[in-house]
Amino acid sequence: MERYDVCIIGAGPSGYAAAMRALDFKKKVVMIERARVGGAGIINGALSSKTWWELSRDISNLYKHMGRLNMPKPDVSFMEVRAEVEKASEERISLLQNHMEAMDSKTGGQLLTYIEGNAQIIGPHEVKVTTREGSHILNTENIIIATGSKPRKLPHIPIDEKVILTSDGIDKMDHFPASMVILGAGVIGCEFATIFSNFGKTKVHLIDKGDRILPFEDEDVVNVIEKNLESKGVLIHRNSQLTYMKVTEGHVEYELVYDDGHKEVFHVEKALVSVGREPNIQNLWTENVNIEMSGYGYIKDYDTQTSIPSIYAVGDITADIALVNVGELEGRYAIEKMFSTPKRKLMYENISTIMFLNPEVAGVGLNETTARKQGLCYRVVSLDYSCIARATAMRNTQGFVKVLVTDDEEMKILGMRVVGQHASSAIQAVALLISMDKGIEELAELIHPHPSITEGIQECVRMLLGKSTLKPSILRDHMVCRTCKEGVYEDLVF
Ligand SMILES: Cc1cc2nc3c(=O)[nH]c(=O)nc-3n(C[C@H](O)[C@H](O)[C@H](O)COP(=O)(O)OP(=O)(O)OC[C@H]3O[C@@H](n4cnc5c(N)ncnc54)[C@H](O)[C@@H]3O)c2cc1C
Ligand SMILES: NC(=O)c1ccc[n+]([C@@H]2O[C@H](COP(=O)([O-])OP(=O)(O)OC[C@H]3O[C@@H](n4cnc5c(N)ncnc54)[C@H](O)[C@@H]3O)[C@@H](O)[C@H]2O)c1
Repeated sequence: MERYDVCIIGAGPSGYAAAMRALDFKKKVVMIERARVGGAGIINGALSSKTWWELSRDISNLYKHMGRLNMPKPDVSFMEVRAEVEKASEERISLLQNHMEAMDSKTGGQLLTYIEGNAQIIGPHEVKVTTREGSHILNTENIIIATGSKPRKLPHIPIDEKVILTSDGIDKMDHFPASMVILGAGVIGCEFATIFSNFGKTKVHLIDKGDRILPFEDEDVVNVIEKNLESKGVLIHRNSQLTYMKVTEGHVEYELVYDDGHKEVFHVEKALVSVGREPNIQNLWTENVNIEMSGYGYIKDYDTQTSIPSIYAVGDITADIALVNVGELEGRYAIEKMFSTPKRKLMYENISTIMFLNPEVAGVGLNETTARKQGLCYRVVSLDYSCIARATAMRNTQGFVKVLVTDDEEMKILGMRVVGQHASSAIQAVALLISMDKGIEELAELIHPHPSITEGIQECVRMLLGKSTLKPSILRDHMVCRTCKEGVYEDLVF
């Protein structure tokens, strides 16, 4: 029987990154995937939803310009947009597949085996693979579980992926619904609320069990996003709880009970349930394999290793951050741990994220909500986009840059949020400083291109050092520089 150095289960971003890193070590790799290469990194996930977002933003901007010119708005067909989304996904899948095949031939057909099939771990070094042709057992030194996650369902909501959908059902729709309720106003819920409201054909309702949308984000961030969603006609249900949601005569009926006790019934064409994700672990291993689980049903990971030393777990399947970049980082790290010694331990403090909303929200490290929850004292500076030349040039000054640092002489960066157009372009310099455990001096002295949004970050850190060009004591409505101790703010004015 052929023996592999590593068997990777799942070819999403985490599994794929792990496989390619293993080839760097000239190891014999088998990767098993039951659906398509790329996983939720492409289909029903990151790439497809970002393509929807980009296209919806183009259309929204086009409508805005046509409106300004008093010209009629062109009609947009759902099926045309969907075809473009599918094209984007297929392009990415082809790239990964062709790359994989080329790597296979480059390594003499000896190192990389890709199998389309379902995998089940039957022992610390054995995996059963079931393909269309039947089942066989693989022998392997190590195993990496990279099987990802799927939408979480709620027991009392009858999801049929036709009328009541999860994010897996969006790409199967065939028209823009006239109305849609989104249950769960987290990242996925708010991204789709943005997408559908951008196209302007769907009346969107948004509900969360928390008392606002994006309950994990700072209030100033949420205020901008809520304002823009509402300006596009989104109905945000506040101070209410969902009592039921059901399908009646092909449409969705749901009831809310408000804090003051009164109830209201709503009727919409479709519903999207986006209340988090859960791990793909069903039948993934047999009873004799005792992999430890965390309280939430995710695999408990010990620095990417499970409780069984030859079995590793990476990506969405573990109980940390569910992002493409994190999955890739963990996949690569697990391989380095297997076949060498990683240069340094995994760190999550400098993970950058973008939420694709209106406008985009880029983040790295802590926000104020988390810093306060952790009982930290910090300094916080923020600068309105109206003070950044690039934003003025873009003719869109909605947004701000906000930087959090430790409340001491060193002022190490704890985190940052940028809300506004091109927000994502500003995040990397700060992510690097966090990972290098550096203070803000370096950022204050770097020469940034002009005009750029990054200059806003520079002005923020200069504000902390008391040497900004624009002074917060003058531009009080546009600049904030203060400390937060036990939830109490105090202005640092100069
Ligand atoms: C709507 C949506 C939008 C998102 N947007 C972003 C974004 O903008 N940015 C971002 O960073 N992240 C985003 N994410 C999250 C991102 O998609 C995931 O974090 C990422 O795909 C996780 O990668 P993974 O490899 O761990 O798992 P997955 O991508 O889920 O891949 C796992 C693979 O394993 C396969 N598999 C499962 N079980 C078996 C088995 N028994 N045998 C064989 N194969 C198996 C599956 O078929 C799948 O292909 C989004 C997610 C969703 C749902
Ligand atoms: N741009 C990005 O990077 C991006 C985009 C999409 C998804 N993702 C990843 O996918 C993950 C999953 O996204 P998600 O939006 O499903 O999860 P989420 O955790 O972001 O949001 C889930 C929301 O549902 C709410 N909720 C939970 N139970 C509820 C209930 N019973 N009734 C009403 N509301 C309820 C929660 O309060 C929360 O706001 C994210 O955490 C993120 O890691 C990332």
